[in-house]
Amino acid sequence: MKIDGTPYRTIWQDARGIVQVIDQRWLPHELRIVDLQSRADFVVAIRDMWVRGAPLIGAAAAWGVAVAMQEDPSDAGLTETWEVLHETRPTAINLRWALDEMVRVLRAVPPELRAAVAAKRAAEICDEDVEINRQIGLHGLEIIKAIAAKKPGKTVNILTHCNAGWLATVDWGTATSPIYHAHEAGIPVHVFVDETRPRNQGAQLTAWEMNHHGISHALVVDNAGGHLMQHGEVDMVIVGTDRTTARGDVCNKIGTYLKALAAKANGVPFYVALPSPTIDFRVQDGVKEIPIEERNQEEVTLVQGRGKDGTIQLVQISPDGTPARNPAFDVTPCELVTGLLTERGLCPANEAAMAAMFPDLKAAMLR
Ligand SMILES: CSC[C@@H](O)[C@@H](O)C(=O)COP(=O)(O)O
Repeated sequence: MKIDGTPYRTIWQDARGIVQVIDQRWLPHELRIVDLQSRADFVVAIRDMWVRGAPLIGAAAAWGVAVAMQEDPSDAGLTETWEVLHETRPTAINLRWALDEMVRVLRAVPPELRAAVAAKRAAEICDEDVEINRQIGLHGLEIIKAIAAKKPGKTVNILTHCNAGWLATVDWGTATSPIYHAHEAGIPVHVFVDETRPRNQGAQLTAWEMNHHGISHALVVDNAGGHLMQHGEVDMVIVGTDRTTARGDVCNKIGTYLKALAAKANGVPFYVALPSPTIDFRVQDGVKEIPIEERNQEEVTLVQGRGKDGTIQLVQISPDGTPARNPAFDVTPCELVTGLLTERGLCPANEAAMAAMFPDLKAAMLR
């Protein structure tokens, strides 16, 4: 997408061949671009959320393997790289998907060719992600068009949680792709952006994206969604996912489940934008089986923002000594999901429909 007229992706190889990313820790206040030049750089960037969002975590991991192959292309180096990168974040399955894919491709070539082959495959994974998200957007556009047709001349109001925008992917975003497509098709859309405590990905990233793309939006506190839905102010919810199980349970940023409950109670359709690398056919019951990342307490007790003097600051919002819990994701059971927006089309959130839409992926994953 564009930033002030210039097209960007979230991760790319520059003219020197060095991988660069937008360091998202400083948005919306500063756009910082950094080089990632070693495997250790990638570990830090993923673990400490310089880059985040399930598809981008996968893309970054793929590039991390490529850079690691310049350091040590041996079989042992490849295995160790898989392990070291896999430990960075436990919930988003795209990480494992990308690492498995890189290992599959690289095992088939001799060590001296691995760096070049890995760079090529990492670049392809990025391009594939862009195309997947574009397709999700086109399928989602049809749903937005159908809602718009029922309220001629009126705005379609969409609520989203966290950042499942282009910053969470290589480009387009998953949940935002239908929104960008609708905006470009001239359909009036308005986006309620959940702030998404504790790290405020909505307030800091989704709002920044909407601002830069000129899309009508309003930032709302995480607790506002139910109220807005009760008052008929939300036509649909679209969120992303970090892992979706074989039966369609959706694991996404903490707070997603509450939005799904509110949507169900108020008859608001709840869609999940699902790129196929985010499906984990090995898992059925998301609540019982998906590991939920528990992050640092300080993400809850400290809030980052820009002070009046223009500097980026962390301020403490709780008493000294108050402990915090910080589960970063929750699981929305498939019964609460109206539909899964995939690159192959709209898929009901149940096991038979997912198996029918992705038989090849299911077979490959369970092999
Ligand atoms: C297209 S991204 C889908 C999800 O990855 C997104 O909604 C989300 O939960 C991101 O969490 P984060 O902790 O910021 O990596």
